[in-house]
Amino acid sequence: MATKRSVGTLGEADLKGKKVFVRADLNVPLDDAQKITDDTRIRASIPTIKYLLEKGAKVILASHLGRPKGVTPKFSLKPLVPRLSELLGLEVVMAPDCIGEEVEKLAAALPDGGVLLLENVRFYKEEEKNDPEFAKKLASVADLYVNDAFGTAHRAHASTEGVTKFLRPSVAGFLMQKELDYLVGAVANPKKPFAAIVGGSKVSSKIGVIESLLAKVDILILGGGMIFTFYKAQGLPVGKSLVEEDKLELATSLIETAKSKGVKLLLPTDVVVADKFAADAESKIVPATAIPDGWMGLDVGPDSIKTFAEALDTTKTVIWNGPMGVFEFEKFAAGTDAIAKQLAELTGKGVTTIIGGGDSVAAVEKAGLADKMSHISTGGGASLELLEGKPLPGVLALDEA
Ligand SMILES: Nc1ncnc2c1ncn2[C@@H]1O[C@H](COP(=O)(O)OP(=O)(O)O)[C@@H](O)[C@H]1O
Ligand SMILES: O=C(OP(=O)(O)O)[C@H](O)COP(=O)(O)O
Repeated sequence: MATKRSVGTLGEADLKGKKVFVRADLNVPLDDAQKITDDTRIRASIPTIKYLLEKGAKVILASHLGRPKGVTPKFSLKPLVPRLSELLGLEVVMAPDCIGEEVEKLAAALPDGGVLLLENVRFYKEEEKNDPEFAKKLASVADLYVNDAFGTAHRAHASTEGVTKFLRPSVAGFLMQKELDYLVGAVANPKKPFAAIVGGSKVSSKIGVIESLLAKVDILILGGGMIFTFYKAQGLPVGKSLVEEDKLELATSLIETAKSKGVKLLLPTDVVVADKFAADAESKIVPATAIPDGWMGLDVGPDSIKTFAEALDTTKTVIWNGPMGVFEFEKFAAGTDAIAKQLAELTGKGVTTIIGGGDSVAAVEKAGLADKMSHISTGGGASLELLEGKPLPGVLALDEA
């Protein structure tokens, strides 16, 4: 698999005075007052930038923010300057654009150890089109390329892929390396027993991941909205729960695959059902085989949590993608919280715990356990694609080690 090869790294390259184009994923959430509400991705980008600065390089930092259509002030990267400056301990210079004369001047004036933050690369439609002329313009201000934007590595865009055609070397930053080490390395060569926990709303969005993990894991725990498609496929009543009617056969075949591969497949044995999809819904715990008419399953029940915990206690590596229930509603967050708590404890006992991006990361952060896991991915879509075994264009474009 192409994504499994090792990528080039910064190593011992002579960086003194070199202009380094660093593509980071600084796509952080901002509130209406343009205040950063979660700076995880900014903090995750710091080690690579700091390393380059310590080596005397000039850093030209690029990212997208959101999905703007053309120049859109609310998607400007300007609000990130104070936090970046604070974390780096220097004044980051903000460019008014990401290409053009002004950027060239600012890049030329940058001292060794200085940082120039380019404006949102997605202000140009050429970015997402991976336009070679645009990529060439981005590249023109730098000597070499470092991709640390794991969260955007599944996009073949000008600043993640096209630009590598014009800059050599093109290597991975520390965050990119760490993500690949865990999501490719630890998953390909796990300490066993190896368990995967897959949740989230739909089977359809996780088919690829489940199929790919079934080839590697000893234990597969399923939770979230997808379980009702599995129940229905087995002829059980599911009330008003989320079901994908067109995925019933697939659910049956995934159960068969697990059996044939000797994977211990655990579906919840009890569920928390609600009379409506709301934070203040009436709720009760019922056996998975007896979901009443008119009720919907919104979380896994206490017996399931116990069974899952016993299985997880035997493991050496665990990867988790997707919440166990509608954790956004306090009443239905117990299953997800229990997994987060147990993984934090297992990490303390030497188990490798990997949180594969998206809503599971939000759940772990909500539980205040983010720093207790072995690895928390900064990419939702990217980690999912990687776990599915898909090659990531942003990684493929980099030099081979
Ligand atoms: N039983 C359920 N019924 C409906 N939605 C659910 C259920 N369990 C979890 N969800 C929802 O699934 C969503 C997350 O799904 P998904 O995007 O697939 O996960 P992730 O982002 O971790 O990959 C959450 O918003 C959560 O509320
Ligand atoms: O936030 C991101 O993706 P994610 O929400 O899947 O982690 C990345 O910055 C990629 O953004 P995109 O999905 O607009 O290309």
